[in-house]
Parts: sequence; C-alpha cells; structure tokens
Amino acid sequence: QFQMIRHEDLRLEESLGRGSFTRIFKGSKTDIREGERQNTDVLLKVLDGSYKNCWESFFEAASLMSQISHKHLLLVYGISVHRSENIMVQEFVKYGALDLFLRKKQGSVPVSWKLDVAKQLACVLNFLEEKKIVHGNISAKNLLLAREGDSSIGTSPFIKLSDPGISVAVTGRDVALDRIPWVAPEVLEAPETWGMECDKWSFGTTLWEIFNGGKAPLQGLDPQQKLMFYENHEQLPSPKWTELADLIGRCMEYDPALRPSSRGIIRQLNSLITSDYELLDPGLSAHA
Ligand SMILES: Nc1cnc(-c2cc(N)nc3[nH]ccc23)cn1
Repeated sequence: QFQMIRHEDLRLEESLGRGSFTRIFKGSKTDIREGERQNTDVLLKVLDGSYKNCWESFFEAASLMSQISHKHLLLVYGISVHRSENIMVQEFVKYGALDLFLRKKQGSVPVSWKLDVAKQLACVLNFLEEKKIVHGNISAKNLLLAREGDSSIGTSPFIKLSDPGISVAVTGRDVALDRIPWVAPEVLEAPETWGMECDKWSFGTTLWEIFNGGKAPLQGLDPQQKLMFYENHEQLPSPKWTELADLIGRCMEYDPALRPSSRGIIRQLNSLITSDYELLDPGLSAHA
C-alpha cells in the first residue's frame, strides 16, 4: 500500500492551482532520519468533494503509484488524512507540467528535445505494459518536467509521469467527455472494459500535443461536439511530418486491437529519431 503521513509532519506553502477534484499546493514534509530533522519539498494534492467513491479512486491512484517504481514515474510518498481532508503527498517536480512548459516555450523547442521526451514516455508505457498496469490518464498535463534540458550545454530533458488521478470509471460521463480526445473511445462506451490499449490512444494524443506546442487538441469544442468527433471516427489534424503523423494515427486507431504495442511505438520512435528530419524540412527542427 502506501505510507500514512502525519498531518503535523506536513507544511502547506503556496497554492499552485487546481486539478479536476483537487487543490494543489507546494509544501514540505519533515522526516526524522538518523535522529536529525530533514525537510523534503513535496507537492500536496488536497482532495475536495469528499464523496466516498472519489477518494477511494484517489487512494487507488496513490497506491498504484507507490507499488511500482521507475525513474520516469512520479514518486508518491503517501497519503495524509486529517479531519475531512485527504491529501496525496508526492515528490515536487521542479518545472511542472509539460503542456504549460511547451506553451511558454512557443515553438523554440528543437525536434530532438520533443523526440527525447516522447521516447521517455514510451519507455514508461512499456514498463507499465510489462507490469500489466493501465495508467488511464496519459496527457502532456500529466507529464512533469524534472529537468528542462538545454542543448547548448548538452543536457537533455527528463520527464516523470504523474499519478492517474480520479479514474473516469468513477467520475461520470461529463468528466469523461471533457477528456476527449485523450480518453480512448472504447473507455467512453464501457469504462470497466478498458485495457492496456487505452494508454496507447492517449500516447498518440500526447504526441500530438508535444509536436503542437502544448496546445490542447479540440480546444473550444463543447462536450457534444467532442462526442461527435468520436462518433464520426475523426482524427486530429496531421502534423506535416508524415512518419510522425503515421505513428499518431496508429496509436489513435478506433479499433484497440490495431494499436501498436509499446515496443512497436519505441521502434517507430527510434526510426523518427534516426531519420534526417533536418533534410526533410529544415523548418521542422526549430533552431536549437
Ligand atoms: N508532482 C508535481 C506536480 N506539479 C508540480 C508543479 C511544479 C511547478 N513548478 N509549478 C506547478 N504549478 C502547478 C503544479 C506545479 C510539481 N510537482
């Protein structure tokens, strides 16, 4: 399971905004290590709306993340329950969510940087697939940047996949509709039947975000229009780079059985990485 953390060992610092069911704070937790006090920067997710099945799913997400460990998986220290507040205590990842970072960097991120991040996500997807664990909420918003990476000094980015949060199986249809086009179509129809392939679909959507400056796909469509996007088996606008468009399209196959395995995704990413995308279209790889 996971560690129960005493409320008095936590300190809430500044508010960092909201998730769909949570308020988010930067904070610190105090441990006693070899008899001395040690403070660790943490991110605190305070669950509001304490109806039961919500916090059960919240706990499930936390315990999922603390049962497995991988360098690209966010570290969840544990849960703290205090009066009616359920708080998930997780490692503080310095540069925050990838979608906001990409929007801030507006197109000045080199293609090699984007491919490196995509490869890291594919590796953690492969790890989860081998453990037969479905994450269920892959998106650029749930990718946290631990290292920015700066090609001028030869450092590369480092991402951590965040906790899946409250599963669409318990949130109800309106939240599920809002997660179009990240949530796989089959999950919308029958949430309890979803399997590994749903993470492949979301990987495709996340790849689209990474190569579209962190812009949210289908932004501005209302839930009904988003539903029609799936009813009509529509696809997101293809990027210019056809091999990338092929990979996104294969991940976002409406038939789950036609989606690639995570090894297939890694293979196809490797061929993108070795392909001469500078020759292909000099404008493609933004100046470093
Ligand atoms: N596990 C996590 C999750 N989010 C952060 C984070 C970092 C940052 N620089 N700004 C933020 N603004 C909102 C969240 C956040 C950190 N660690």
